[in-house]
Amino acid sequence: MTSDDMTSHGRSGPAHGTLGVAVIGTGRMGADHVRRINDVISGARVAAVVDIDADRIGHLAAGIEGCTPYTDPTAAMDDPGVNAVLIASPGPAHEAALLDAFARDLPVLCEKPLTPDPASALRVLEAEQKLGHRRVQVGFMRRYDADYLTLKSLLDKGAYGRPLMLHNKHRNADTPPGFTNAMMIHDSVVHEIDVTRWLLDEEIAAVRVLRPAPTGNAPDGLSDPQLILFETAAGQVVDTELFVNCGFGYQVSCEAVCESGTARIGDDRGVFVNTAGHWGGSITPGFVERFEEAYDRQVQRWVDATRRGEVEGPSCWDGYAAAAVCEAGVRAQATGERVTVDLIERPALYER
Ligand SMILES: NC(=O)c1ccc[n+]([C@@H]2O[C@H](COP(=O)([O-])OP(=O)(O)OC[C@H]3O[C@@H](n4cnc5c(N)ncnc54)[C@H](O)[C@@H]3O)[C@@H](O)[C@H]2O)c1
Ligand SMILES: O[C@H]1[C@H](O)[C@@H](O)[C@H](O)[C@@H](O)[C@H]1O
Repeated sequence: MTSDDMTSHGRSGPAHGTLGVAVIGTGRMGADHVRRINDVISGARVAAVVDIDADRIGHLAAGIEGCTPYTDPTAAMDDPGVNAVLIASPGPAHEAALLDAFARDLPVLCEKPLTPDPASALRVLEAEQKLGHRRVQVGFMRRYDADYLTLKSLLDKGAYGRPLMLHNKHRNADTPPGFTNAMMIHDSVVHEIDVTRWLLDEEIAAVRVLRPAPTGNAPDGLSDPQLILFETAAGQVVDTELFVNCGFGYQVSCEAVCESGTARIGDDRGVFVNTAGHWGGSITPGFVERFEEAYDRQVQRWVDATRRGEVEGPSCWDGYAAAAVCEAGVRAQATGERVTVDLIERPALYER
């Protein structure tokens, strides 16, 4: 984790007391974060749950002592028991929630994406700069996964020399209804965009997308699998096989090819077994299971940093850069061309 910033606290919320968190959006991820804050991590409690779907929050809040349900995010942020916000609503709702949190100077953990496009991400970046200090940790949870952390530390130490290439695999068993080609970039490849920038400590300068003949298991119109190629500003090349209807489970791996060695994570997790007629390990069914510990660590680190009056982890800059690469990726996907990524100059608040 890099770039820790000392910050002030907006609501007299004492940096060292228990954090009262408003969880905004209580669908798949939000409900899981509510459980996590309640049952798994320390130093925080769920003070409010917010959803435009009143049925979800009534039920959730009833099971948590001292938790108030709201359908309006700003009403929850004005609750005196709330001094931090976890945003897990859909991406298009993030900008409004972030700006409302900034208006109250509340610390935020915002699920990826920061916002769905670079223009809205820039508005968030500008608003945070006006505060004069960082307020947001973006939910790129792979940065908290034990395997990715080990790989990062090896690359930072230069254990195998300079990294030249990354080979990524990202496979989901299937896709929810309505999953589109653009979502393959915005929802799925966004994780490889973030780990590429983080592991290599370089911006992504250009994107290309190859679309092989699709699997018969993909819904009509979805080009699945796809091969996505990034070029970094330093000339490294990164490939990602994205296969979101692979049918057999959830698999994420990353191999770094360096000048004097390679390092690969993600092929095996858990116990690796040899027995009669069988060799191998198990495959997790989905991202919730594969990254469970990473989600726990991500939220615990956010709570701990916030209670210290600090902000750490992926920043609004990382969210903005990811949105810019996604935009280029969607154009590359549609045109088959090499598309360059447009980034503004990195503002001082987000200096490494
Ligand atoms: N880090 C990861 O691995 C990961 C995985 C899945 C989803 N996500 C992200 O988490 C977020 C939520 O995804 P999800 O899969 O839980 O979605 P979901 O559809 O299951 O849940 C979203 C919830 O937000 C509610 N909602 C919609 N608009 C709202 C608003 N304006 N204010 C408050 N609530 C609102 C919906 O009623 C729903 O209950 C998205 O940003 C998504 O990209 C991250
Ligand atoms: O929204 C989800 C989520 O971000 C997962 O981590 C990713 O593996 C999926 O492909 C994506 O659809």
